[in-house]
Amino acid sequence: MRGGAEEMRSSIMADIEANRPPGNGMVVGGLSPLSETLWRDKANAELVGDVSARLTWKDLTVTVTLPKGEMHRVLEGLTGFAEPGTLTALMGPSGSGKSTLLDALAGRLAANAFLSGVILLNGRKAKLSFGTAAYLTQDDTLIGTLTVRETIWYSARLRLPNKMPQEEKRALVESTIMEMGLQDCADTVIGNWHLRGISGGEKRRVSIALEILMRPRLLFLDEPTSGLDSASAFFVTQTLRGLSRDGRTVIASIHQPSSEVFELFDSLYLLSGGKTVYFGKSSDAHEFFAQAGFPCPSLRNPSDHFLRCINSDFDKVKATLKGSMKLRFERTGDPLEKTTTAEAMRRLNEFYSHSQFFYAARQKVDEISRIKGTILDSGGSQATFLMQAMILTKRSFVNMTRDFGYYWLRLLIYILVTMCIGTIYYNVGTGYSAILARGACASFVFGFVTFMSIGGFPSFVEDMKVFQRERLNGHYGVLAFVIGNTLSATPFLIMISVASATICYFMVRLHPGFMHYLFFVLCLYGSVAVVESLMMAIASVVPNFLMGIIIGAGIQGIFMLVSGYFRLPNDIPKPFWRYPMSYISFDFWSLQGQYQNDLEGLVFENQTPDLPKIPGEYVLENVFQIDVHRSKWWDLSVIFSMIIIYRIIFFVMIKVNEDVTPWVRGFIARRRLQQKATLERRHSSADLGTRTPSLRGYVVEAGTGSTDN
Ligand SMILES: Nc1ncnc2c1ncn2[C@@H]1O[C@H](COP(=O)(O)OP(=O)(O)OP(=O)(O)O)[C@@H](O)[C@H]1O
Repeated sequence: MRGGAEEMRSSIMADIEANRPPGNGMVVGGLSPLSETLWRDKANAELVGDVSARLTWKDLTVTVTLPKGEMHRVLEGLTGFAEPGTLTALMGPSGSGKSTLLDALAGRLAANAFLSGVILLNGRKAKLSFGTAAYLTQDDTLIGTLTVRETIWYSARLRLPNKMPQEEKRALVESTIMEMGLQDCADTVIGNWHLRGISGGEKRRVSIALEILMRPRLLFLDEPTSGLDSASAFFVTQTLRGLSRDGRTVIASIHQPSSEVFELFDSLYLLSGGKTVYFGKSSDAHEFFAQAGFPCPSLRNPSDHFLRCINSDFDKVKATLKGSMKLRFERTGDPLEKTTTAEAMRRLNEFYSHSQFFYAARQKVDEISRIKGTILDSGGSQATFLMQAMILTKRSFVNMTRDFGYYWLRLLIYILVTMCIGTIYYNVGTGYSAILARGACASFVFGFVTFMSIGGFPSFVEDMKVFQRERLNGHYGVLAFVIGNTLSATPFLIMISVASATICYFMVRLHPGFMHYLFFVLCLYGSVAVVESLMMAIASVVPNFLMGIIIGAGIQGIFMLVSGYFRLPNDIPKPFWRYPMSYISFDFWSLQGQYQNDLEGLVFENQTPDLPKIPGEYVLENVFQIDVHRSKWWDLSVIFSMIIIYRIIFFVMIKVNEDVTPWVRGFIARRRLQQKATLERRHSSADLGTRTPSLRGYVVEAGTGSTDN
């Protein structure tokens, strides 16, 4: 084993010695002695058998499909690597592709994005989402009602092994709080729309704390310092550098770092318009720009200068200011005065692609890629499934208790509305007119009152955002989340249903008897829980709260229409509206059950003595067209099974998104590229009478899906 490693190392060294820049050998820009040993100083590191993460990407291209079907190339032929013990900074103007590069490396590209090229972790293709790598996104999706300490504590319990003593877990949480400088706000709530909480910068630090808690081997951070003041940004970057010095691989995209922050980076990946402008040691960037003809003027922050050179928006700004005469040009000796940024970018791109930096990076990528290191296990949760489900239930329950908008506001509105129902249908009685009044009352309760459950959707969408972040980072599984959400919501749904049903039942004086009351409560609970589950299923497909509410309202409107009140069951047009629509409408089952529950056994009579008494069974069969041979408990069991079905749909939809969608994307990407290649071949044969193998050898992947052992 050891001999193999030695052999491999000597072969790598030999390769490095033998390798000369490919192509015509033209290399622009002589490098300093320091740069000549560029990257090579790490070639002696022992690469086999350890658990560190060596990430390489070669000829990485990301193409997205736009709404009208056109393809847009977001990243073009990027090559680079990140090694353990280093902090790599991705820099570039807004829209240059930093987040896309991080997403591509972490296997999290959007559904409309296609990736080509090769990404290897320890020399293998590896699935990096779901915990193998930690990823800090640009948004801080946190639970607003928890304090900073609670947030980190729940996260620790969700992920640390059950066996680990509580004191050790506590110590880890406290040390992470200290590490991120959060001790002063540790007991302050994060904050949401109705709770003033910690500042934006502190939220950012909490998000970072959650990702570094488990000390991941590979850490991606999308703008960890955005929104922080210069001292906090320095503090955070220093912490990230500290983490990298423990043998971790840290890659972070950074906007406009101060000079102190810039000095903390080991490597710099400068992007502009999706292309590499520079990749090398951050300390060599200064020299690279000078050699390329864009030396950094004295007294200017180097990172500001680099970004100034590659931000084409400056051309537009200059043109606008010139037009409005707000800009007076004074000669300062800045090379950018003599040229446009677009031209500077073109020259820098050109210079880089022939520079020693470019060849050194490719050489190093080849070198690292050849070494098959350890397959990193999915570094997600080490807690058992039961522990995850329990902690999620607890955390979600605490959140629901503290978030006024989740259930308390709904409870108030439910009480208010059912009191209105109670007053309007007060002591409805058994006169002839009560027949339709009872029907209308039931229809309103099971139609509109259950519909109001849609109001919890925004809070649920917030939960979903937290779930998505934690899920992608491997904190827990989908099933644990579904169980946690279902169990924590149950007491609140019971409370809402019991309160509303009791007010309504006793004020309206529905069919007397405990079992009738119980059925009414259960039926209302079942219906409200179905709406919740339906909204959960919708959220798994449409995570935007406005669109989700509109879709949820539309579906429920259709369900109400075919419930058998607005059109009697036998009159509902066949086949579509009657079968299947009325059967999949939970309103249909709840209304049928409640009609039976309320009317069966009652006798309706009018004040005028010569008018006949009408039995409830007659009304059920002939007025409301209810099948009286079917038990009302059967209707109730259909409603309860719908709760389970919708939760299963939610589970399946998330699994489909995770497992099937990447496969479909890969398939579509291959098809599109094949079509493109065929077209290109046709064009070139038409133009030149020859064949162009331009897309041959393209490796197409959707994300970094497969694992190659
Ligand atoms: N899935 C996508 N669909 C369409 N366009 C996309 C997609 N992903 C990225 N883009 C486009 O690619 C470009 C690069 O986006 P990206 O978010 O990677 O830039 P960035 O450098 O991270 O920007 P910022 O610093 O502002 O976050 C943008 O123009 C963006 O609109």
